[in-house]
Amino acid sequence: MPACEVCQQPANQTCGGCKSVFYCSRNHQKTAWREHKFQCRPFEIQFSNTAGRYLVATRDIKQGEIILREKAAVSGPRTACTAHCLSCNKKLEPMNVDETLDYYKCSACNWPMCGLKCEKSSVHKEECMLMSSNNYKSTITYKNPEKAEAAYCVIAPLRTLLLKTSNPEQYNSLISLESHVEKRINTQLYSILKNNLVTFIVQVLKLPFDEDTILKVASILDTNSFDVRSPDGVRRFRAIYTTAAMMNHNCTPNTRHIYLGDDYTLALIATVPISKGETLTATYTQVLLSTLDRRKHLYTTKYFHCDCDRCKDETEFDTYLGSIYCSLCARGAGAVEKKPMMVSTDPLNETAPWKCGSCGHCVESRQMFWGNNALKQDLNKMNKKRPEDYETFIKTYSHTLHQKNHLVVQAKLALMQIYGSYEGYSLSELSDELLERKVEICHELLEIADKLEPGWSKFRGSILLELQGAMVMQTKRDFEADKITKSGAQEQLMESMVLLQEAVNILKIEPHMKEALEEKVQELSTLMETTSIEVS
Ligand SMILES: C[S@@+](CC[C@H](N)C(=O)[O-])C[C@H]1O[C@@H](n2cnc3c(N)ncnc32)[C@H](O)[C@@H]1O
Repeated sequence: MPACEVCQQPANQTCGGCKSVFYCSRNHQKTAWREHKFQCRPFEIQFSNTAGRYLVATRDIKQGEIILREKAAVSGPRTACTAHCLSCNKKLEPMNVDETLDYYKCSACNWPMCGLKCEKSSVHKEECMLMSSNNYKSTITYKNPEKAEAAYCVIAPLRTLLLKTSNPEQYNSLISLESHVEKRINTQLYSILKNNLVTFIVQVLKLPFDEDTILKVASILDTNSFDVRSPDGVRRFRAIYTTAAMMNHNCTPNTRHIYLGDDYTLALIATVPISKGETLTATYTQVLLSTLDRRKHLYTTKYFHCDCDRCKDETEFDTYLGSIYCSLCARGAGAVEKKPMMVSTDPLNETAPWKCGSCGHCVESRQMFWGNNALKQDLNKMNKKRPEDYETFIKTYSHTLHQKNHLVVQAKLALMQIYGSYEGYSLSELSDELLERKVEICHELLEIADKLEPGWSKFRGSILLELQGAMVMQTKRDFEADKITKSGAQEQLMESMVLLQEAVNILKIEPHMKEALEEKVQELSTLMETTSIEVS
């Protein structure tokens, strides 16, 4: 029998929060809670030789449950970002200074900032004093709003190094994180960092750190930082959350995270029910990339070869996201959806040839890379406000790219966002055909989300929201045109309500979404009650 945490006597009660500690009585559980509440989490850290430390559930975790809330241990601007405030992380706008456009600058160290309040903030105080006492002044000036400034790469490492004195415990937990410095050191970026970051810390600021430690800290930031953004996209920075950073990657993750409050506390949410003993996973890359692209991205940024179930499956869970039609079989007649696909002969080997499942025709993997890259460039160049360009892309390549190919999915994602939201394409302005197209696209994307980001992922929640909005508009039009009866309309609205309720469950925790979602539910409930079918 396990021992009680308090008195070491035999214990038969467990803590319900983590299921990891035991007590002999309710009284002893209460006594221990004052301390235990800081460690009570439904997971523990385990270790494997191949993947390092990772988080494992110590009890069953419910879908939607918040698994962890954590404040950032360190934060700072992203390497080579556009001008952002060093205090509140806001993207900066220039102002008129002596008849030229420039940013507001900190009066002591000359870094671009929002204004006096940010200049005097505690997060900037120590670095500012250090720079100004060493006569260092930032030389960043406004050139154009999208100019990336390499100088920003020094701030987050500097803040991490300063923790060694101001918060040794925090510094120690940061410095023990995975870095992959031995691999990063030979890259072009790190040869630049060797020159400017190390020179800045050692020679300019005269801090007592050696080159190895400085580059290790930079590597730790590159391996473990979260890309934090405010919901409106105006604030963006990187931050390390030391516990969340222990989460390993999976291309079909079972968690998602959001940032809460002014201090961007990270909240980790279970997107699917997670059983005791299962690994908690996040995605370090984009779920809608194909296996070739995801694995390449993961290796070049995080230095590991992903071998998750999705990566191992040449069909990517039957989505065939990375596949194309076989060019030989495509020549024959037949329904487009039935055409044979090319799949990788060994998905965990990026150089393995791709083969047609029907005729055995093979192509080199580098041809797949080239083809993908050329079409990706086409997609990236497209005007986000011109849906017809995306429709043309889908049609032009419909003999090569099937309906769920990742490039087609990217185009459809753009279309889902344009139809119903963009100027000239609001739901009420859409023609019946475009409204139908939006519903069709939402259904197709939902099918992919169900397989690749199932459960309460933000992706699924957003599609459900878009879909129900379009369906309500369709019902309204059909009813007004006498195409459906009142009870038919009510039935359809009920269907929309089910979708909306699920979207609400998934998205209500997202900052700034709760009220808008409640309004939508209220609107639809009223509509169902009256069935006068009036939608704004
Ligand atoms: C943010 S850290 C995660 C915690 C890390 N395992 C540790 O021990 O500190 C990212 C690193 O973990 C490892 N890692 C994460 N997911 C992995 C996976 N699915 N397979 C192998 N290694 C993985 C890689 O070394 C990666 O660079």
